[in-house]
Amino acid sequence: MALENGMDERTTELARLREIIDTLDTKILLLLNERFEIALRIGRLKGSIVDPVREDEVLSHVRSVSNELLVGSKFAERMYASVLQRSRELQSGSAKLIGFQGEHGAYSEIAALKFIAEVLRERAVTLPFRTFEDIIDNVERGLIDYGILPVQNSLEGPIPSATYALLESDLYVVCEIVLPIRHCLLTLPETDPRNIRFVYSHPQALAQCRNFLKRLSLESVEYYDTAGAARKLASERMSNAAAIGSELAAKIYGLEVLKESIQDYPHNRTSFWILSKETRATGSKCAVTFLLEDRPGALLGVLEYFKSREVNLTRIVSLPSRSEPHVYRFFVDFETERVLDSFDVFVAGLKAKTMELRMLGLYDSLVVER
Ligand SMILES: C=C(O[C@@H]1C=C(C(=O)O)C=C[C@H]1O)C(=O)O
Repeated sequence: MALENGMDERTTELARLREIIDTLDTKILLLLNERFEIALRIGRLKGSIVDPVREDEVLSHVRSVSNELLVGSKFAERMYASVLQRSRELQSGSAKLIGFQGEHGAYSEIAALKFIAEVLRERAVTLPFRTFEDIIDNVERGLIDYGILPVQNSLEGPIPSATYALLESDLYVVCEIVLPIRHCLLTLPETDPRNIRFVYSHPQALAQCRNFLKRLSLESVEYYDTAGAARKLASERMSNAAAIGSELAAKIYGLEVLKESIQDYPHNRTSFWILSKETRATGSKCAVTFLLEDRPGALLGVLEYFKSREVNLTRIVSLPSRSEPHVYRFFVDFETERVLDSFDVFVAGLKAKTMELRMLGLYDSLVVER
């Protein structure tokens, strides 16, 4: 009997330690992934790819830090020879780089992956950035090829910070991705659902699942990012908590999808814009921004102009101009079908009816169904 108990204990301990190994492997691979992402960005900053002096520095650095560890300097050196080789391989590849805001598994990244698979159709890598401004700055400097920004959510409306960031840049909209946002309840694989008390996520995601959380008496905990919440749950092994995030986040951080599509409104969609330095010559939609004179009927004049040419508006948003008080800037998206043959003439006419008209870009829209 005692022996059997001992065996049980060993088996339990073995399983527990192996789970820790799995978690550590996930972390190691995520860190390696991050290192390769940085290498890709470095690749855009320098002339020739192989830099033997730098490689010696890297090797001597890893040798010195691993001296006293179980890793040992010889092992570290062997391992890093492969890492450096992979790093060079990636840098010499021709993959396009697409910046998104947030951590891996963010909805922006899912939209960017749809753009790659269905529009771009060439090798491309999604790279995480902290802010919209960081993304724009990197596209402007040619250090990445495209950026993706969320512009509008079907439940919450426009996302002004992204719109202003675009306005202050020299970039153009080249594609729109409309993505259904299906929030999932994510947990550690070993979590007993009865023990869940807290749910971590971005305030918007928590708000969009308010009724669901209330029904199950779960306590919301705000976190800066949905994918970040999933990563926190995984790295801190929180067995009394869950996160709200994407299926992709579950896959990346080794979490289980306990329940899919938990948002209170099933038709939750976000539109994202793909930004580039180069404008497109044509597209089924066009985005413009302008100011209007402060007089009665100024907006009506513009709307009548669209109506007279049978041009359908797909979005009209006004936001404070920021440079002057009480001045509003309009952001209008329209279908180009009716005016494509005489597009420049149409825009010139619009320019005459508005102030500071700026073309934000011609683009096609990809509406993702699943
Ligand atoms: C990343 C770089 O490019 C190559 C890869 C290196 C690395 O992965 O550390 C180091 C030197 C270069 O051969 C770099 O120049 O820093």
